[in-house]
Amino acid sequence: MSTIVSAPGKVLAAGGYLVLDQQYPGVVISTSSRFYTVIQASLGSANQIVVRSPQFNQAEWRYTVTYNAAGIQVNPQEDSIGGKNKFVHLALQHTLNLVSEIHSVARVQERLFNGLDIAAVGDNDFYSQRAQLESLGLPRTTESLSRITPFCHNGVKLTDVHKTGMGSSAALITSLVSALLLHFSAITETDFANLEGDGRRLAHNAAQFVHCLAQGKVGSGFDVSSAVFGSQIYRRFGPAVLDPLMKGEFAAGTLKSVLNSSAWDYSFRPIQLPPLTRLVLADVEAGSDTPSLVGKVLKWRGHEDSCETAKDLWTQIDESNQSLARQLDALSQSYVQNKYVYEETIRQLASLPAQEWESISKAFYDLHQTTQRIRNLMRRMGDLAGVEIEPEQQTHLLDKSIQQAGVVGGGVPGAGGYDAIWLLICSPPGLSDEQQPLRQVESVWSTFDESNVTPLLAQESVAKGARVVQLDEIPGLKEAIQRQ
Ligand SMILES: Nc1ncnc2c1ncn2[C@@H]1O[C@H](COP(=O)(O)OP(=O)(O)OP(=O)(O)O)[C@@H](O)[C@H]1O
Ligand SMILES: C[C@@](O)(CCOP(=O)(O)O)CC(=O)O
Repeated sequence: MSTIVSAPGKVLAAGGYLVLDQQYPGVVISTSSRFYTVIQASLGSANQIVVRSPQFNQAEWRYTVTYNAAGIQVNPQEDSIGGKNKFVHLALQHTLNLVSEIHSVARVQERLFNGLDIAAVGDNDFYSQRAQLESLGLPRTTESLSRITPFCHNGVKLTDVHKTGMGSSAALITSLVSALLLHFSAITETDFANLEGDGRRLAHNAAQFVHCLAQGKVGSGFDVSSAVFGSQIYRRFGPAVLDPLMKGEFAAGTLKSVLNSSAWDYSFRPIQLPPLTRLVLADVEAGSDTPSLVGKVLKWRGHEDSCETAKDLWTQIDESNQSLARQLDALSQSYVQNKYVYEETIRQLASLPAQEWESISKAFYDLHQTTQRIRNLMRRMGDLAGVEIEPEQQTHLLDKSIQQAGVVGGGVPGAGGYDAIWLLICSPPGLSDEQQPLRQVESVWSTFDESNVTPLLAQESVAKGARVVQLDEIPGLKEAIQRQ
């Protein structure tokens, strides 16, 4: 019997920094690029778990499971060629204990009778494909990216890979924890498939906990929430719910009671991008250290000299973020009300830059203005806090991109910095490939001379968050997990 769960990556389009505070929601889009965990019964030894990541060199982690009065211990084997993997180790340790608290230790022992083989792979978008495109002599376009083998081997060790900021660890932990809960029948597939199901909530709470523990801190959790529930308006949970577990209190029954507790007060409201538009992401060749950006912004916000200004600015940013959410909803509704008119409008917008849209569609023009206002306010916050939230080079790239016909707006995702940009562009049916706004955007990116910009393939995920899949459903997955 095998169990496969996929979980999407994320783009925090609005709400970076603010979403760390429960007062402010964030707008998060989950992506079509996903992480997959494939659990298969192995023919190995009892209580042995092998986790493999066939996209990397030396990426195999072996664990032995033992049982004692304190619960289940998942012990990394010294001979693991992958060295340490805290994220994977903690996911196994705590999910197996959660299963034993829900069922029994015997349930875990029984299902580990022949050991387990677990493969974890992520869509190519999670890792920069720039080097791969260069070695294949291909231009940096989405068309070229679609020619790269799915789940391709990155040619390096996991520790040396260049990530794209799409939330690989949150998607991995969500898919791994959910797959384990399902494989050990701690939750049912039907309940997991239901967005409001208790099983899906338990998977979320458990993945949040493991991710926080592995990261050594309780962050906002928007990445895990969108990996579980899909695109949404996210409001974080109060971190106190995790206090006992973060302090290492694992007395019998604690995991189950904390992770099932009604004290989890996060909220998510599913959203979607307007029909016939598409999300486009670019991987920019330069990096930023998110924790250090966050540290500086929070210091500025807390400082007595700047806290009043910060409060005013955050109120303004929040108002704009909430307008963005309302405008997205309204556009989806207007599509439902009159598909024909909506489609015609998108076709017209696709041939003009957004500054010229007001007379054609006030709703799309307002959406454009809102995204620009959010950028301005975030830039102002960066200036005041002394943090490069939208560095000048990114401003140039975004301005050039947003001036193109058919581009609604965009920004720097999440904490911002040099890593990436996102855009929302019109994508009307019936236009030739050459006429699509995406082509023009790609051409701007390929000639941009201040940084090396590579598109990603990801669009918005149509499936809502984590889901169970079958091996044959996903092109290239079977081949990837069989790779040695
Ligand atoms: N394919 C994989 N196989 C096994 N473990 C992985 C894999 N990808 C990520 N991990 C785990 O996640 C950790 C990376 O977490 P980190 O928090 O640095 O990434 P991230 O911030 O989510 O990255 P990004 O948002 O840029 O994708 C790795 O050290 C490893 O433990
Ligand atoms: C700055 C912050 O609000 C967002 C970070 O997002 P990203 O990892 O840059 O996509 C931090 C957080 O929410 O955990």
